[in-house]
Amino acid sequence: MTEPLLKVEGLKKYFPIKSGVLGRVSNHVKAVDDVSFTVQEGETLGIVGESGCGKSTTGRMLMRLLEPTEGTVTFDGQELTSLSNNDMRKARRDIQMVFQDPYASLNPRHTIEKILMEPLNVHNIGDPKERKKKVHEFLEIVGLSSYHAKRYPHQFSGGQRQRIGIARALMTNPKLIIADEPVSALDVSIQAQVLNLMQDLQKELKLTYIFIAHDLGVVRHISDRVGVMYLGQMAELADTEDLYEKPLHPYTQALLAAVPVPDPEFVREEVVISGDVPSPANPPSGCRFHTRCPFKMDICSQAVPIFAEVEKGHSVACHLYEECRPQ
Ligand SMILES: Nc1ncnc2c1ncn2[C@@H]1O[C@H](COP(=O)(O)OP(=O)(O)OP(=O)(O)O)[C@@H](O)[C@H]1O
Repeated sequence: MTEPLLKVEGLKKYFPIKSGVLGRVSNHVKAVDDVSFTVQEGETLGIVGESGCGKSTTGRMLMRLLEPTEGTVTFDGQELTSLSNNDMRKARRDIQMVFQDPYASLNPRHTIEKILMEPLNVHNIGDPKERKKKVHEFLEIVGLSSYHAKRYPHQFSGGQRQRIGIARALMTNPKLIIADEPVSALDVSIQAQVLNLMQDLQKELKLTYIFIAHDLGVVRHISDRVGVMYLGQMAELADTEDLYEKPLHPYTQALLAAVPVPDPEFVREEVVISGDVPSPANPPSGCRFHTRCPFKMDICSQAVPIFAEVEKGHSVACHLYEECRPQ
């Protein structure tokens, strides 16, 4: 296998919790706690999990919009986590983000032309004439028109605004796009259009995607592989087909119970989980999922399961599969 475009090793983000009049650090929110994965060039990795499991924090750390507490991120052979701020700014030309709420991330006082030109100005790409030409070209690429350039964000629908968000991410010709819930705020009918656009762009522009979502239904068609996060950790990661047809982790099985099955012949054993997600400030001992797991064994509250490959390309952190692991 070729070297991955992105390699994430032991990534952690602990947010301090301050208390008392002196604001002493009394504890930490372990938002991301030892996450590792790779992404091959041209593929889409979906990252899924309930609200608060650390998906966005992971996405932001990849391009150091948030500084990791620990761990390394290597992109295109360069370790981003050891770059100076100046070199990191340059590296961001190749990694861009698309956000959930394009309205919040588009300056309401700027025209679309100005918004789309900004990344070109920041990275000093082209002269003013070339920049303008590129803005018009990318408006067309995302299914809008040149005449939209002089309009303001409020003059567009949600779906159009997300097209603008996507165009802005593409302006610097990045290699990797981190899309954080890019269709969650859109109507279902519009979601499919934006997902199709992203897939077409991926083929045409040879993009690599990390696609973050809270719902396994959304990422299925766009992802080559999917990682499921729970309370700051990766519970399972596999090729999309394997994950949906043969989920191993009880948490993935429970998430899938909520996803409609396209094949009526396919019967999925229903796994129901109870209770709420515990706080990431005080995660449960042993396996973090044991407090909600219907298959809990004694060992689950005592020992942390290793996130290990139990079948080719299929990794899981669960004591149920201890004997499947290579010794
Ligand atoms: N700046 C911060 N300070 C303290 N805690 C934070 C901060 N940012 C995030 N958290 C906490 O870290 C945990 C992970 O948050 P994160 O936003 O990464 O989760 P998520 O899976 O993306 O959820 P959502 O889908 O709701 O955005 C949550 O418990 C959140 O409250």
